[in-house]
Amino acid sequence: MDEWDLAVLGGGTAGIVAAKTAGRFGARVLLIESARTGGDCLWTGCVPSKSLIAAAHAAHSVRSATRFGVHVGLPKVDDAAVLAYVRSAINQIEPVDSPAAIGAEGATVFAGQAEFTGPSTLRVTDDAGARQVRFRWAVVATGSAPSLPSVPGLAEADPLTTDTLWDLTELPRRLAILGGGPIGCELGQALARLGVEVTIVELTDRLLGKEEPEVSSLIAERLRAEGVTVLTGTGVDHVAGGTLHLTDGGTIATDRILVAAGRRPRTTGLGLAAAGVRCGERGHVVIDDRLRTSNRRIYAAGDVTGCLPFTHVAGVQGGYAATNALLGLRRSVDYAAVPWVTFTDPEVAHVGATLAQARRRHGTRAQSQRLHHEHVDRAVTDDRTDGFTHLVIGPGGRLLGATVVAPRAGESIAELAAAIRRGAKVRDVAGTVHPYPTYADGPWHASLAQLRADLTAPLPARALAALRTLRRALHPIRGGHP
Ligand SMILES: Cc1cc2nc3c(=O)[nH]c(=O)nc-3n(C[C@H](O)[C@H](O)[C@H](O)COP(=O)(O)OP(=O)(O)OC[C@H]3O[C@@H](n4cnc5c(N)ncnc54)[C@H](O)[C@@H]3O)c2cc1C
Ligand SMILES: NC(=O)c1ccc[n+]([C@@H]2O[C@H](COP(=O)([O-])OP(=O)(O)OC[C@H]3O[C@@H](n4cnc5c(N)ncnc54)[C@H](O)[C@@H]3O)[C@@H](O)[C@H]2O)c1
Repeated sequence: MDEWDLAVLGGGTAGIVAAKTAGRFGARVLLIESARTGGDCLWTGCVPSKSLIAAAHAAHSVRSATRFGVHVGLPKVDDAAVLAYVRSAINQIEPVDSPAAIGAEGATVFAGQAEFTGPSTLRVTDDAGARQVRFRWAVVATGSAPSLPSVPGLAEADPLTTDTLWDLTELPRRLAILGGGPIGCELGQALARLGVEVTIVELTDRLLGKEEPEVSSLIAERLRAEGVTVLTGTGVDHVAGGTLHLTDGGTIATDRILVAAGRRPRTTGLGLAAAGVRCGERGHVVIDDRLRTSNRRIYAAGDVTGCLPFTHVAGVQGGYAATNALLGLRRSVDYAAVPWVTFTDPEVAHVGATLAQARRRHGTRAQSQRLHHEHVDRAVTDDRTDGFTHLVIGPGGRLLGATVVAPRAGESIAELAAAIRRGAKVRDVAGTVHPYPTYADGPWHASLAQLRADLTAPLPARALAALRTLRRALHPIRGGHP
């Protein structure tokens, strides 16, 4: 039986970072991947979706150039070329996640399906058969898969998911998207810009339900302005003959359906019970703050843990799981300072607490400062004043959370994440000189607005008045008339 210091199940972001980290420590590391190393982010998630968004942005820029006085014809979208561009972006990044790149860091890659057979043993099955593996520690990093709602007729309608969308060679004329979360909004807007007639059906009463409420209305408005039909507060009762029959009685005739209604952790067939690894009620692997499962030799990282399902979180968790296991450290992820970005246009970037969450914890001592981007000069010069910055501020002026909605908001949010991570106050952001003219002026000016608001509170206002009087008395205007 093969013996390894660390066995990593799954070669997505979490698994690759875990394996490379452990390999660099000189450990004997085995990574087992059943499909292709790179996982969702590379093949079916971030990389293809952001490349499609880039192509859609080009089409949209051409279509909206007239407002700058630049007149061009209507864009002609070549579906096959757009999808080829998406694949070329994947191909460009793929070598970094390849078995060769993982091997170069000192880890061994097996192609096959991994399954625990006991608390410290695994079976790896491939076309050639099965082999047994014994490990000192393991990391479960098997990710998540799209979940299909149990709607009568949906499965028979051959719906697309983000696993299959990228295999298309041409885009459908009409597309109904189930779900108005990040996937539904990002892809809905991108595909509409590329000429697809898109309808988004969202079960709850707003899009992007995890964001501040004003984000949902702004994005819905923006999508509608670009021709997307946005239906909220309704679900699909059944699907028949290419038509979605909605729970509110409406119908949508469509050529294809894209299901973007959430994801479920990939845990079936992993033998978790045999390994003594407990799963929670949402089907995710339960971990403690050190990323250990109920079997203390087995760690978990990435989407399978049910924590924030983002690539950057998967990577950090993978690295921490490997170091905690091999070096006996107690590193834990600071989830309160994890930013995320929904790559709609404008982008929606968020970090930390929403106002509602902060109010639950601090009552009325939590407040917010909102700055509309009509006061951000870069937004004016770009004709993009539709965004805003929203800061959530706790007792003592501590920054607890932020939402930035703007082009490139994903770049602006990193500064605020760093501020929250080190427990900074709004005055620290205000006291940092920001370059002009950039979208970073949004968070900066919102912080300055908060400082100005603080100065009008009774105590500082009285202190300011007293200081003003004292300074005038100490420095009288000398001399007579000029
Ligand atoms: C359309 C879309 C867009 C996204 N955009 C973004 C974005 O812009 N930014 C962002 O941060 N996140 C984004 N995400 C989320 C991001 O893709 C995931 O959070 C991330 O890929 C999770 O990585 P992971 O390593 O946990 O899992 P995965 O990448 O899913 O990797 C798990 C791997 O395990 C393998 N596996 C499963 N079972 C076994 C087994 N039994 N044996 C061996 N191998 C197995 C799988 O084949 C897979 O390769 C997006 C997701 C989607 C779907
Ligand atoms: N930019 C990014 O970082 C990015 C982009 C895309 C996806 N992701 C990640 O991938 C994960 C999956 O994304 P997602 O958008 O599928 O999931 P999600 O869970 O965030 O959103 C799914 C939406 O579908 C709705 N829904 C559920 N069942 C429905 C039904 N039967 N009919 C209509 N609506 C229904 C839900 O109310 C919810 O609003 C997310 O958790 C996200 O973090 C991240």
